[in-house]
Amino acid sequence: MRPSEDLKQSCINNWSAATTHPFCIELANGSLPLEKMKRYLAQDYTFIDNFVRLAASAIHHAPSLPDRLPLAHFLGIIAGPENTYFQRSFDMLNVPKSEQTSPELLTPTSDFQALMLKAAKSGEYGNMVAVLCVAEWVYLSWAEPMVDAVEALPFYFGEWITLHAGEYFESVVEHLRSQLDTAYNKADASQQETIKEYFQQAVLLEKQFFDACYA
Ligand SMILES: Cc1ncc(CN)c(N)n1
Repeated sequence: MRPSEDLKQSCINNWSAATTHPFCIELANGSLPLEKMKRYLAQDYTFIDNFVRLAASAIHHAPSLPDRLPLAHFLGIIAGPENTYFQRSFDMLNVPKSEQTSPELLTPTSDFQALMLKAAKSGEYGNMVAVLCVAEWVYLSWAEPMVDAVEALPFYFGEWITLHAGEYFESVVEHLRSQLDTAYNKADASQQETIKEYFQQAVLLEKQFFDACYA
C-alpha cells in the first residue's frame, strides 16, 4: 500500500469525520447558514496566508525542478483564482473589512497556522508535504462527490467545490501524495514517526476547523 494511504488509514476516523462533515454537506446542498460561511471564509483566508508560506518553503526544499514545478504552478492558482474567489465572496456576503484582514482566530485556525509554520521551520520536506497533502487531499475527498450540485448553487458555495475538484486539482493531490510517498520511503524510522505525527495532526485540525466554523 502507498505510504500516503497507510497514513490516511492510521487516522481514518478523523479523516472520515472531516470529509463527510455537515459543514460540507450543507454547503453542497445550499442550506449552510450564511453566518457560518462568512465565519469560515474569514478564518480560512488567514489559513491561506500560512499555507502559501508553507508551500513556498516546500518548493524551496523539493529535491529537483520537476518536483518543484507542480506546486509552484498551484501557488499561482491560489494567488489568482482562489484569492479572487475570497474577495468576491467577501463582497457578496458583506464581510466587514476588519473580519477579512484580522478576524479573531478560532483555536483550530491558530493551531493549524502553528503546525504549518512548525513544518516550514523544521526544514524537512517530508513534514511539509505531509501537511500540504492532507490539506488538499481532504478537500478533494469531500468536494469531488459534490460537483453535480454546483450548477444550482450561488458562486460562494459552488466555486468552493469546483476549486477543489476536477482533473487539475486531482493532479495536484496526486503530486503531493507521490512527493509524500517518496519522502516517507526515504526517511528513517524516527523521521517516519514525525511525518506521521504531522499528517495525523493536520487531519485532526481539518476536522476541528470545520467543527469550529459550524458550531
Ligand atoms: C482549513 C483548510 N484546509 C484545506 C484547504 C484547501 N485549500 C483550505 N482552504 N482550508
